[in-house]
Amino acid sequence: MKIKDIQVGKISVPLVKPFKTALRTVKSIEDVVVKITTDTGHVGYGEAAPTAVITGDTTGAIIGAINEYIKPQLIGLNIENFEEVMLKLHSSLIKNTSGKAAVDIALYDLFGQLHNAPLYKLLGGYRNEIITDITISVNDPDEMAKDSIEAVARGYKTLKIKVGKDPQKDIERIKGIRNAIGYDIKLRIDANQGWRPKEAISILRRMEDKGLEIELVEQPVLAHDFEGLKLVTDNVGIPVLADESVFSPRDALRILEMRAADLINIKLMKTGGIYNALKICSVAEVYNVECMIGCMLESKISVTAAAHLAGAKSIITKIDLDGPSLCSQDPINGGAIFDDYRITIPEEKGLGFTNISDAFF
Ligand SMILES: C[C@H](N)C(=O)N[C@@H](CCC(=O)O)C(=O)O
Ligand SMILES: [Mg+2]
Repeated sequence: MKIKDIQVGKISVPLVKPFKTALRTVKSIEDVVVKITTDTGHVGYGEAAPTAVITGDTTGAIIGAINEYIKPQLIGLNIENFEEVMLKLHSSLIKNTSGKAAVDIALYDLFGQLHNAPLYKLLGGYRNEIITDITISVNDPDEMAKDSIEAVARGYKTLKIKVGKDPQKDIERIKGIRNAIGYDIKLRIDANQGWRPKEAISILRRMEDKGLEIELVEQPVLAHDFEGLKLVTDNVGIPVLADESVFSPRDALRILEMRAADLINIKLMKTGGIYNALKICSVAEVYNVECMIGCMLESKISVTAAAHLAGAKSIITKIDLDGPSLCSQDPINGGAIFDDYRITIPEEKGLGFTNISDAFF
């Protein structure tokens, strides 16, 4: 099964409502999609989210990386020597993890097809159903409480609340949500780097004192500030999850050696795809540290790949794969089934896509 062509296209999917974090506001998913064809007539699909404020990857940079650096390295290689294909992909240029992720995902799709099995089974086959949270955007407390009530009515048992925009209001936000939905629902909060370390400690301690029952706090401080992250981890009871601080397996190793966080958020757009995400899982297994699988604003192609990884690995215990649920439509045939909070991983070969429209390419 030799790689014959790599095509790049775009997908645009409006969100149900604007997605707002401490870093950005977005109204629609505008991602890059990849189609890899082989000499045997097989087709693999991948997707990259241009999340410039987190990964530094823009649409143009993703397309340029794939067409100018990745594609020339991969054409003609045989999927049967998957290690060689992965080594060539991941050494084709530095950084550009989203572009690498799109190609890596399409290659894993082909890998599954080559071996006649759904990818999650080839990677571990731990489970074929996972339960995701849903994100509540950072807005005025009243609006966030209303959005939380709606999410709970849809059956979500865990909400991921965006905070970190104006620190003093954050406690009010969480209080308002707790008052609105009670204590049967888990709340995880994500500051997206919005607090300074001491500020984070003070806010989180106040949340603890008020009994707001926070399951975990995601990336309270700046991505590069590993010392600051450790300061927070050492000084609050709420478990701290490293997100923007961990892109590579090396980042994960360093964070865990330092004991700078209690948990790691794996996202394919940060790791450059499944190949390196598996290495982070191994690092986390060594340290017995549980992981979250997360996503950027991604549609069903790349989130299906993330779901396969989560289905394979028991060290991934927390699921934040709500990208498709935030969309107002689903233009992708096949792949995982996103039934609100319940995600079913398909039993078809590879990632399980069927007839993705050529109009995207
Ligand atoms: C969409 C997901 N629930 C999420 O919150 N992901 C990111 C931010 C993604 C983005 O800005 O595109 C996160 O910080 O966890
Ligand atoms: Mg996050």
